[in-house]
Amino acid sequence: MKAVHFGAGNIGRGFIGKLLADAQAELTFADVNQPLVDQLAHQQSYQVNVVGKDARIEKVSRISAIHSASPDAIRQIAQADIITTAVGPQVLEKIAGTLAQGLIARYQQGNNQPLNIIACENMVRGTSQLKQHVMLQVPEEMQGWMEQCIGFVDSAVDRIVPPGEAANDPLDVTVETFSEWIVDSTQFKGELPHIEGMEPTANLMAYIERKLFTLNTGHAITAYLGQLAGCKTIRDAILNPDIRQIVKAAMEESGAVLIRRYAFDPEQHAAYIDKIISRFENPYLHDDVERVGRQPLRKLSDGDRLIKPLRGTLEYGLPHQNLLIGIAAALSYRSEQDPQAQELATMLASKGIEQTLRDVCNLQDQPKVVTQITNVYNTMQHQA
Ligand SMILES: NC(=O)c1ccc[n+]([C@@H]2O[C@H](COP(=O)([O-])OP(=O)(O)OC[C@H]3O[C@@H](n4cnc5c(N)ncnc54)[C@H](O)[C@@H]3O)[C@@H](O)[C@H]2O)c1
Ligand SMILES: O=P(O)(O)OC[C@@H](O)[C@@H](O)[C@H](O)[C@H](O)CO
Repeated sequence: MKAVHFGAGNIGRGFIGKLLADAQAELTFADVNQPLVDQLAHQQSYQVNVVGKDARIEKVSRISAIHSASPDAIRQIAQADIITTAVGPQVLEKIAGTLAQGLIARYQQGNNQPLNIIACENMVRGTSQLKQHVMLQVPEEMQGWMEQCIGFVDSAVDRIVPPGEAANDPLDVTVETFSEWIVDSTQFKGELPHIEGMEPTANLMAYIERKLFTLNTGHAITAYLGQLAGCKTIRDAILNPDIRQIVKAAMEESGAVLIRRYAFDPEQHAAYIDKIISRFENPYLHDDVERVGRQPLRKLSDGDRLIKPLRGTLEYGLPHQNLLIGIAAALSYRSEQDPQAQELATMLASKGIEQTLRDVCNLQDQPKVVTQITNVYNTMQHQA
């Protein structure tokens, strides 16, 4: 099996690339970070340090790496059996051009072998969005062939992988024991590839929303409240009893929506939340609130982890006080390193909180909620 993985970052090396390598795939990482590409291509291996219960060091070897915008990338796409990505939601559009060129080359070579493309990003149906970007860049005559040979497979991916400690080999990654990669079995072309750790389901939406609107909702709120409380890491933040209470309650609020929407068992869902909180507490992971809070405009957008669960509570008439606190905390997030945090601060200064909420979170139709979040936000600013 020939595999190309776009994005040799934390989750790329620490999870998806690792599973592909374990499945004996001929694995090529494609990335824009040239020093990273050079080191991977030179070393052809790296270590995954699994920390916590069942701690172990696992080696990934016999891998190669190329620049993702190079002619090599196009050649590899033309020959691949599986392509995965972990580049960040906003980058999918950027790699669509290279993917389209690779698919055009594949078509011209008469390669009719099935190829499955799986975006492993924290977003709802990211691969379907990638497909739309790619489809815009392939000629009309290829569309029937694409439908027959190219699978665009949505997925949900879960493993906490913070950036490695500076003292280590920069290629090494530190990961938690827990991992989950769920793919939509209905979208594959050809036979489902056997990759240990990749779980097919015909009910993907339930899993995507369960993960994004529980783990990522709670994670983001932990980060944003953590920053307000002066905490550097997610562990420090979740060990603060006030933050922990709000985070857990916010996950329960979004959980009530998920239980209603997907008929999850309430007891199992409560256990899922408790397990997630224990993962945030992991003493072996150093996860900065700035990594988890990164790109607040994305996290405050209407389809993402804060507003979509809030919308669910409004739809079903369920409580949402703690989600509102989380949203107000997200609006309070500041980071000099993060262009989206800078843009958010500029918007708040120029438009004010209410207009920012309407524009960023698309809450024009919810004046009462806008007022409630505004009140919480203003109180937070006075306390800070
Ligand atoms: N780290 C985690 O805990 C985790 C867990 C689950 C899902 N995710 C998701 O995985 C994705 C990546 O997250 P990450 O934490 O690994 O980020 P990261 O920044 O560590 O890795 C992203 C990689 O993509 C590369 N990249 C950027 N533009 C590119 C391009 N045009 N072509 C190829 N490569 C490009 C970057 O150079 C970087 O190496 C995000 O969508 C994130 O939400 C992350
Ligand atoms: O990657 P983001 O920016 O969407 O979210 C930050 C973290 O919540 C996220 O990376 C988690 O660590 C991950 O989703 C765990 O599976």
